[in-house]
Amino acid sequence: MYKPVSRMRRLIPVLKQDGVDTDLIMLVRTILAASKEIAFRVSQGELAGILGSTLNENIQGEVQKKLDVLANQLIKEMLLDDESVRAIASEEEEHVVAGHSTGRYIVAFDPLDGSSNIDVNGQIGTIFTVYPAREDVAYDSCQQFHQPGINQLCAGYILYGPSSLLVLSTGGPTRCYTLDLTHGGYLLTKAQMNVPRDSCEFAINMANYRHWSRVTQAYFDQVLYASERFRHSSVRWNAAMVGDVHRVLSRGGIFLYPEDARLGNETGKLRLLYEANPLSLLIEKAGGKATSSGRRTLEIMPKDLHQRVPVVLGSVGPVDDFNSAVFSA
Ligand SMILES: O=P(O)(O)OC[C@H]1O[C@](O)(COP(=O)(O)O)[C@@H](O)[C@@H]1O
Ligand SMILES: [Mg+2]
Ligand SMILES: [Mg+2]
Repeated sequence: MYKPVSRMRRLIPVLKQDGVDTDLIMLVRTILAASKEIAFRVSQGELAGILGSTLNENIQGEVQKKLDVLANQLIKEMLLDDESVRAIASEEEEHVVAGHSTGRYIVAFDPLDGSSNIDVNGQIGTIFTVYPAREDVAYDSCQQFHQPGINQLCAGYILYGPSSLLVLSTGGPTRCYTLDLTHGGYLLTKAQMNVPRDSCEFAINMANYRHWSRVTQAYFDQVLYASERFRHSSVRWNAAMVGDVHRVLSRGGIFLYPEDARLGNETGKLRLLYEANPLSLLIEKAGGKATSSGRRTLEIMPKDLHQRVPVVLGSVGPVDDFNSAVFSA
């Protein structure tokens, strides 16, 4: 049944009711203000001149898309105007960006996740996370970010799809909001996302099979040819972690990006700070499981701003299954 948008709950009152600190609410608002501008430009596509690549490479050695650069600039500049922000880390910035020395929070983000989908009108998103600033290290030092994921005060993503969605946890349940284009705000559309305990859908880039370790290959040989759980399975791969994780949050399944033998991927492809950790928090707060090399991702102590880790997350059943097959082999 259609419910008028004027009757739906807006984000800020929900955060207030959840007891979220006012400064943190304002910070989330800042990130979301940037996201609305990105969402608008994404919806305009070619008309907004956002398609295509720049001539630059980021610190990861990846060619930056125009939208990577634009989204990074928008979010960074808006965050730097916020006095509660002490330091920023971004996929598109080699070093920590200094904010306000007395700010209470540090923010890490992937301005545009799924960049290879931009030019094909596929799923893309923005991932962000907020930690408390550390008092024991310099305000603009990368050590600000040497904190395990369990310290996150808030984590979320915006998925720029047919509708733009915000999925957010401020330490409580993982909630989903939809961007209302009539009034321009995020409205609560799912008060609590729940990852089913079991599912036979899996998301992995199977083209990397030849680069995986023997145990990972053996696990997938069994998934494809012998497993009862996966007898009627489907494989799904969006090439955007936000899109894949959103599907897992919505209807269960397992998402995997293991380490492989390719240069640069020896410890995984996905970045701990601004990809694995925020999405792991959202998965856990929705009753799922998020692991890296068989251990809880949120307990890893980061050593580097752009550290890469293997990622296995989703429904508890298949995540446990993978880890016991691969790590007790
Ligand atoms: O092209 P591949 O190797 O399948 O990798 C896809 C993965 O790379 C990523 O796109 C990396 O994100 P960026 O677009 O932010 O670099 C993930 O979102 C996704 O899961
Ligand atoms: Mg990414
Ligand atoms: Mg990115």
